Amino acid sequence: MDGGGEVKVFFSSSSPASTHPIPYISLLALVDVRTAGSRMAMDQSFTGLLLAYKWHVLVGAIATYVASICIYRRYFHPLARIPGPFLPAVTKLYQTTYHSRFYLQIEKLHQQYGPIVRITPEEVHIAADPDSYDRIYHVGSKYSKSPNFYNALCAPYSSFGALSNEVHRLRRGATNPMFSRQKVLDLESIVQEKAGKVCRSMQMGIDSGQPVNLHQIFRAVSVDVASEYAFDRCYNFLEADDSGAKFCEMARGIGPALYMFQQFPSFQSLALKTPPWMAPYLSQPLGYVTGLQMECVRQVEDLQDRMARNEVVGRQTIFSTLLSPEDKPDGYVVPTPWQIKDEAYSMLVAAADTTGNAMTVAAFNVLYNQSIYRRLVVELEANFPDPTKELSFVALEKLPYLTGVIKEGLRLSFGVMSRLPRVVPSPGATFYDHFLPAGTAISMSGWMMHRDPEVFPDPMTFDPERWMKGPEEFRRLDRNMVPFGRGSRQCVGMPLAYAELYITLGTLFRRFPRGLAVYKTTQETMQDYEDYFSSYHPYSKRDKWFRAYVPTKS
Ligand code: HEM
Repeated sequence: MDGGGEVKVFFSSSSPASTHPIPYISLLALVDVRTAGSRMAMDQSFTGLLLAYKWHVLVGAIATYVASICIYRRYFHPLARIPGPFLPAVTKLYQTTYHSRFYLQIEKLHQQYGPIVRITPEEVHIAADPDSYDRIYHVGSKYSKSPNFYNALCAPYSSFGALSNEVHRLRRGATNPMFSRQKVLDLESIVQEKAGKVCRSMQMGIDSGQPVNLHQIFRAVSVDVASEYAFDRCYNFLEADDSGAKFCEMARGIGPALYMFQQFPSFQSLALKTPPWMAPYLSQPLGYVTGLQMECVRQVEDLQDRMARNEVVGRQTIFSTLLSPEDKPDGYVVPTPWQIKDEAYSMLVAAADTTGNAMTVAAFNVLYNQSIYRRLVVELEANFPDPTKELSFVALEKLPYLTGVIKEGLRLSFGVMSRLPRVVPSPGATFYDHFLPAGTAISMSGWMMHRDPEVFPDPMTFDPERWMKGPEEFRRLDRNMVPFGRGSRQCVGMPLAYAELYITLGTLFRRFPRGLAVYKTTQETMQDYEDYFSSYHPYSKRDKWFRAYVPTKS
């Protein structure tokens, strides 16, 4: 054979392929027989050939390597028999290309392939099914958080970021008492004060004839409540000119990095090595968050000094709780200020978007559908005749229609948009007749649980009355409700979030019982989400985010 540049692939039976087939096959794919007048000549000129055709060699090697990996993952991998298309079985890039809309694609895959689907080479997703949800996410569950997914969220020293259940138990044991229902009731005045401020902002908007950006104000409530409640240092976004928009931009701004970090973890190590002083030069949101983090570290260091000197440190905060070794589970090690900052920030970011979104979705739908508004006000006026008085959380919780409004707000804001991947523990588990070996990532999502049409007919309709058909029906619907997750890793802030939702929405609609309307926002905008773990409305629709106003009568 002479000339032609034909490339042949040789598979050697005496190769070490049995131990590591793929790279070996790739190397053997490099032999160009064009110049091989004889086997001996070929051997002699092999080095020369490598040099002369180094690009062909490289490209050929890479192509063969990639092809071999794809074949392995699709046909020989332990998850090879899980239903799903070719691409997600062979590469995580499939997920990356859908970016913040992957949750929609996962749903389409379920429609096509059934209740269990392979969504990345290492991960399977289960559709809406409360029994499966309980198997994975229960108290004492052995399913741990998936490292590939949660490491990318950059909060390794927080309860949220703890991968192992044992580490999580120690961290959560330390924070739990701060967030108990009793503690929330003791500190209810914090939430009451912020609800009063929301009403003042609404009144100022009405007086000036300007629509009020309730979307932003609800996020400001969440951050102000969480920061004052947990750190005894209110961030005061409700009084800031931008209502804390800069902070929320930061949280949203780092969202896209999530997918990048999941795909390429080494970028993340690089980003995390950025010295704090350099952050503002690299990006404004990064500089902003680093500034707040450094302030948080200083606050903890200061508290640490005062505790060491036995000085009075004010009321209990998340910082004083974590710094004190008393009343902690066995094995608890007091974290450093730098580690505590992770707990503080995961808490603020977890609180802001989730609670803010639930209030936004609830209030938008109340005002968008004026019959819901009227019905809610009838209930509030009957139970709280004096609108100037505070509406207590315990009394508000008993109102069935308001409860329906809040449940629907939580259902259609989805809690966190994202799936919550866990690692299957040893010795593996079977779901829908498919065995998943230990180490497989398995996930489910609120997006699908909350929209299961068999449980919530016409699922995208905001219908508070579906929650008012008796206790049995309420429990049936509630089994599909997972806005706070479930089990040991369930949201620690749930009692606080409920207090915010009841008090803020109850007070707002009691003080403004008539006349408010939605300004410009459409259902389509409200139902369009981007998944950056929490859910965000797309920037492109920013001018239509939820604002409320009082239309003037012409
Ligand atoms: C409507 C409001 C809220 C919703 C829907 C919500 C949702 C969630 C969900 C789904 C998780 C579990 C995440 C996972 O499994 O990876 C979670 C965890 C967490 N949330 Fe919330 N959250 C809300 C409000 C809050 C508030 C107000 C705080 C604190 C002030 C908070 C702090 C946390 C923390 C610290 C975790 C991690 C818990 C752990 O792993 O031990 N959240 N939240």
